[in-house]
Amino acid sequence: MKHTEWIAILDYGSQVTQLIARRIREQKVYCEIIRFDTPAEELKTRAPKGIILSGGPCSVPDADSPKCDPAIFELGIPVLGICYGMQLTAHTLDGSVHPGQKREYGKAMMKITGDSPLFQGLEPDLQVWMSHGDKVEQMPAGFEVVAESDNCPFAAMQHPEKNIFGVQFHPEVVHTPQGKEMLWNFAFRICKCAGDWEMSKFIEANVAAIREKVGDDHVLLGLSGGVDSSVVAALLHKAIGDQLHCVYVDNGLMRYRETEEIEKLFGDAFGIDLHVARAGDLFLSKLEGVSDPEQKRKIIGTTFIDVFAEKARTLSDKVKYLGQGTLYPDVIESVSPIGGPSATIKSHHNVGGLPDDLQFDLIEPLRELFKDEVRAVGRELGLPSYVVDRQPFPGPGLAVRIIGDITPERIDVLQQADLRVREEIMKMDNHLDVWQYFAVLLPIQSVGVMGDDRTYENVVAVRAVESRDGMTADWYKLPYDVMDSISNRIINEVKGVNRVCYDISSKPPSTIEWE
Ligand SMILES: Nc1ncnc2c1ncn2[C@@H]1O[C@H](COP(=O)(O)OP(=O)(O)OP(=O)(O)O)[C@@H](O)[C@H]1O
Ligand SMILES: O=c1[nH]c(=O)c2[nH+]cn([C@@H]3O[C@H](COP(=O)(O)O)[C@@H](O)[C@H]3O)c2[nH]1
Ligand SMILES: NC(=O)CC[C@H](N)C(=O)O
Ligand SMILES: [Mg+2]
Repeated sequence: MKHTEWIAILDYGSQVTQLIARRIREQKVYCEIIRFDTPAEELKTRAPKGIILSGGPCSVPDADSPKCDPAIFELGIPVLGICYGMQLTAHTLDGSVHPGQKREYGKAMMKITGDSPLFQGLEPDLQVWMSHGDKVEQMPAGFEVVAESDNCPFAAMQHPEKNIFGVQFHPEVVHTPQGKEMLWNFAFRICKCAGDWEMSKFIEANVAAIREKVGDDHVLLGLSGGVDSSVVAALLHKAIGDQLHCVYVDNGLMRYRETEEIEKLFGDAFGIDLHVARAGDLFLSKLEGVSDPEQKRKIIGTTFIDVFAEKARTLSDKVKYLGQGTLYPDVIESVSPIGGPSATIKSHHNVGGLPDDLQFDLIEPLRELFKDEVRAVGRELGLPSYVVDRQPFPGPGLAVRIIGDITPERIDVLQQADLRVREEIMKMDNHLDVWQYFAVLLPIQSVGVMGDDRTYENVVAVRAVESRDGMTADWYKLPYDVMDSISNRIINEVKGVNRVCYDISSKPPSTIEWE
């Protein structure tokens, strides 16, 4: 898709680079995270209105630390360096950076000491968030200092004529309360953006692009009923109408009565061509005796593709494309090459799990968006709240919530427990504040007493988290009365469970799903 106005974010590997993108996009300015060594020539051709250099874990004075093309400072495009980005600016333009002796990590008070468009409209004393060990020791020629903190004489610097700025702190994190205003100042006052990145434009432009790409061919879309694939379905339906075939796979690992709900919701309401592939037996037979989480995920990933391929054969010989709900966080993980490829925590079935000889071309219209932007597109397309605001549900389904072996009996116990968790939390007025909530079936049994008898039965863990995009999460502080009714209902109503625990771990270091 073509964007008339955008800001380039060169990624030096910071954990919070994505937040820079989010903060800029929240101001209705499109931006992209691109490689740290993107050549100035390429930037010149793509003509961003501004360039941001992100933070990063490396030390600029090290010979093998990631560097930018020095010519980016000569393009006449405004540049903002953040932390490592500021140090890199100083280093590249013949200032100097001192490798750290004292780490500065956390909140700091900063004083604005100079006149800068970056800080226009802000109070002179403000709180910022620092996370660095290295320091700019000498600014390059033509630069002036515009802010200082106790620990950091050059907390912010600028070259007013060349429109080059550097900040040692991180304006993109919430712990810099006025960081948003600073990024606004950069995008609007300095880069002169208009701020016209809107979801309606995204839809318009994508509908046209999809029509052109697909032509007379057909598309098969895996529709899970989750937010991402539902939004892709609505978008593709708008673009290509009956050339779209949606396939929902009942893999036997869905939530209680999910298949009936999806049939009802998507079969009638949106007029799309929906096919249900009942493949529960196939999935369960392949998973028999498998308890390793990664093995489960891989088996499920390939079985999904087998089912899609089989279905495509029966649908139309014109099916050339496989539609996917891939989002921006999936894509950028492969952008940052610093420190080599990142560790595989979990194989997501729709990303790493595709076979090399896939017989379809992919169509992924959401690959530029974050989850909350996807929800906004869904609303704009007229999808109702009960679709757009659904909690995410992983493709491998209950398989990654049954720890250990998967059997039909254990699926049944978990479905019943999970239903009660969902019903009780949905009764809360503010249940949309809880990002995701579910039950997990543990592979252990515990002793209980019911009536006057001894029981020796399953343990269920309840997981509820708040999050914005699933990349980090905090355990949700559910009210005690809600916990109480969840526990009472599960123990009284679900046969085979005599103990309920609440998961109080955050991500990181834990993850949201247990496997
Ligand atoms: N049961 C299923 N049947 C068909 N396709 C599926 C199924 N489960 C997952 N998929 C496919 O895998 C993709 C990724 O799954 P994922 O769970 O990330 O997205 P989603 O289900 O669309 O949205 P959400 O993250 O909100 O659950 C989906 O967009 C969909 O194309
Ligand atoms: O479509 C998916 N396929 C998968 O294989 C998968 N694994 C985890 N998830 C969802 O991703 C978010 C982050 O999960 P984790 O903290 O467990 O990695 C949470 O929202 C998880 O539910 C998946 N979604
Ligand atoms: N957060 C950062 O960008 C840190 C930059 C550099 N690694 C330092 O320690 O100073
Ligand atoms: Mg899903």
